[in-house]
Amino acid sequence: MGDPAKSDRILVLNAGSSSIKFAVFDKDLTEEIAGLAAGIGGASFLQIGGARNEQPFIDHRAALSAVLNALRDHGIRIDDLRAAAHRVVHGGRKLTAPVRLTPDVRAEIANCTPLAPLHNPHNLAAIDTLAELAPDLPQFASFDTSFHATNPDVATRYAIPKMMETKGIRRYGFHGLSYASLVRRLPIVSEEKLPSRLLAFHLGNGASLCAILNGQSVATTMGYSPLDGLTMGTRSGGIDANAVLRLVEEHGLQRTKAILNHESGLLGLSGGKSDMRNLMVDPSADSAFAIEHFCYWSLRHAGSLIAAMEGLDAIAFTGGIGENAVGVRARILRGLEWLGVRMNPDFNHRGGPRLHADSSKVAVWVIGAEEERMIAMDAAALLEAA
Ligand SMILES: Nc1ncnc2c1ncn2[C@@H]1O[C@H](COP(=O)(O)OP(=O)(O)O)[C@@H](O)[C@H]1O
Ligand SMILES: CC(=O)OP(=O)(O)O
Ligand SMILES: [Mg+2]
Repeated sequence: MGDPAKSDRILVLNAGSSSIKFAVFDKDLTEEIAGLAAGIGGASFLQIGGARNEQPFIDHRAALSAVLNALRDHGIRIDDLRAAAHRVVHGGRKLTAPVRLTPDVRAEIANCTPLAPLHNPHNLAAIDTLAELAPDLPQFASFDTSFHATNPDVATRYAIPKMMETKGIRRYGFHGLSYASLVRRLPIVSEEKLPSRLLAFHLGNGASLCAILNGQSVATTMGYSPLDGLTMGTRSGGIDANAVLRLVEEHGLQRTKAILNHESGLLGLSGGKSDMRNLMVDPSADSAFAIEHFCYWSLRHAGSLIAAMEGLDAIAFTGGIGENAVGVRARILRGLEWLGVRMNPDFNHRGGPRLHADSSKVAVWVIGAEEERMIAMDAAALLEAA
């Protein structure tokens, strides 16, 4: 394979709460190189093309600069790129499809920052840094919220006065790029047509479920922000609004934000561990309880989404936990046996992609999340249409 024409490369940046995942795609959308800067603000490291180096990144800007340097060391310069494309977590009501970044689009993403405080500021930092370094580089954004634009009003409205809806207080849903990539990949991996009623488990540091009916999202567990729904790494998941008001009264707004976004979830329950890998090898009763809480609430929400689809044909796991945590998958699938779900334990230990036993009434799959490829495909389609 020759060197790709320099103007055909697309750099994808997926800035999360504590990591920046990146990938470079050539004109055929073949991935040339990928990696991540993770643990930003803590025990951070940079991984690129299989090599991993511990490096202290105090913030996302420092991490992004290291990513760009590492790419340059691999022969990929910003000047070589045809475009850069970003995952933006919250697009609000206005940004529901992939777009080319303009000052107006940037301003709208900034407007959505209060709705996704752990994510949108980092997405904007990556966009701004590249704009400073390469002002003429076309940049694109794909939104985690877009996939859920098909949810019916009854699923997205909170039962609060109408004027609140006009202010944007409604459910949006997230992890849409992961779910869109799942819908694309499942038929390829399973060699079967997409199941009609598919329950998707995106279990990562942030975690959500999505009810996918005939390829479209009809319900999801996250709401106004990525805080709602399942128990997560550091986020509480669903919590009574009056409990939140009480926390604000006692601790003030800023502390409450920090408690619910950064100090809750698995971290809060276990007393210090947000990472499923670490929890699974920890013998303490608190860590075991945190894992059980995660699985139990995944199951409670699964019941709600199965009701929204009026049944279940298939399940798919994705995300760092969904793709790797054998015990978590086994516990969740055991909790769905009443629906005729039967897992083959050997398949589960091998990590799939197929997990279901021949006797299962419901197909079960593990599908790697390919958010970066989805973002590259979106940008390539916009470039093509231009
Ligand atoms: N081999 C593994 N076994 C269990 N959990 C794992 C494994 N690999 C990754 N994880 C868990 O996946 C989570 C991170 O998922 P990921 O999807 O990468 O997160 P993010 O939301 O940051 O994109 C962490 O809780 C991590 O411990
Ligand atoms: C939306 C969200 O929760 O994203 P992540 O899982 O990357 O934190
Ligand atoms: Mg993620």
